[in-house]
Amino acid sequence: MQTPLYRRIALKIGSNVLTRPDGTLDITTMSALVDQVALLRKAGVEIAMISSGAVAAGRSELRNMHIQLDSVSARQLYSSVGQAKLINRYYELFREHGLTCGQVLTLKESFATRRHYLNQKNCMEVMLSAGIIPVVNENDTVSVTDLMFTDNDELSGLVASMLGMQALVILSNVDGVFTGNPSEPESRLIRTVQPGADISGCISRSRSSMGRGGMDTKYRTATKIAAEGIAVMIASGKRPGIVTSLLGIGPEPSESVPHTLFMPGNTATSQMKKWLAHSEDFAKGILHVNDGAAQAMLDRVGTSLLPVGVTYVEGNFEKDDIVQVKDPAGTTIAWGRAGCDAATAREAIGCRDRRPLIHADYLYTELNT
Ligand SMILES: Nc1ncnc2c1ncn2[C@@H]1O[C@H](COP(=O)(O)OP(=O)(O)O)[C@@H](O)[C@H]1O
Ligand SMILES: N[C@@H](CCC(=O)OP(=O)(O)O)C(=O)O
Repeated sequence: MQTPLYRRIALKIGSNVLTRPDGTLDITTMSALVDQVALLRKAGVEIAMISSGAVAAGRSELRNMHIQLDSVSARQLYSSVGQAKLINRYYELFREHGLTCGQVLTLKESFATRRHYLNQKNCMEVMLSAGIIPVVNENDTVSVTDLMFTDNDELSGLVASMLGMQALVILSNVDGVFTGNPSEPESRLIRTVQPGADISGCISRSRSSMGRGGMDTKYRTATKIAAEGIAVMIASGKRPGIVTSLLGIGPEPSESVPHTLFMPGNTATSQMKKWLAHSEDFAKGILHVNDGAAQAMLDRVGTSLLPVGVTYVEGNFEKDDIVQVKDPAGTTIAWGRAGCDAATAREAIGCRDRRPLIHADYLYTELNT
């Protein structure tokens, strides 16, 4: 057997991959993907799956039920039924290969504090080391506030980063990122994206009938995760043998299957910085800084934010909460874990010889990517 290109991967499967045009669950594709995951497992690859499809599966299951629901209630109802259907099917399909999968339903809040984050990481690490395949999804039944994941592309990036994966494979209904809307004949597939390259101009707001975030969230996730040193591939989940081929043990050589590869940057990011990289949304306060402090943080990795450079403290945060750092123009230039609570920070504004408000080890800026 060939040697897989990666030993530890996250695999995200979009709703469109798992549904047929009429909205019903595409068991043939599901089964083909499980077959490939089983082959990879047998080749020694550790895999965590992030699978969408609960809402779509529930909607088709309940299509004959005629009750009026608002969009939030409908999502809750459909996902409650659809997730059960989805995980049952995965369970049975993996069983045919002598493999076991387990369900992990999560919320964005479960990534908010370091304690919750480590708790979740531990859960999935335990599953992986026991040979169980985690099948992760957002807990759509209760995730209804503005603290929802943008979509499962964002969640897949968090999982890949949290588990220190070597690669993240995002399966959609398109072959990757195109130079324009893929339905336009002149659009071409972009094969490779170098670290730091900006191809955002290629991405339109269009998305498929079942998808939530479109290519935009895949692109944002891919660039951020690749910058952390993880290879990201976007490809079509409907192509036979796609996952095994991408990993170098399939019917086609990896480089000849259509996909977009986001080359990994070679930054060695610490586990703490990986968590911080994805925690901006959880900020409980803002530290406004002067030009000198802003410049120092943007010029050099390893700079702590000292009270002397802070001009104003917003919010009511506790020690260890996430806080944003804004320059005099109001632009967020960094964020990190506060070294003290808001009252202590206010009292220290402008002072010299005081402890950092954010220590360098807990401060995240673009320089870390
Ligand atoms: N430049 C682009 N390249 C590829 N797809 C694009 C591009 N711009 C927009 N898209 C849209 O993104 C869709 C895929 O995202 P999405 O609908 O969220 O699917 P999924 O369910 O797989 O997450 C494609 O079907 C396509 O309509
Ligand atoms: N948690 C939702 C998935 C929402 C979502 O992100 O969908 P997609 O854009 O198809 O990956 C579900 O299982 O239906």
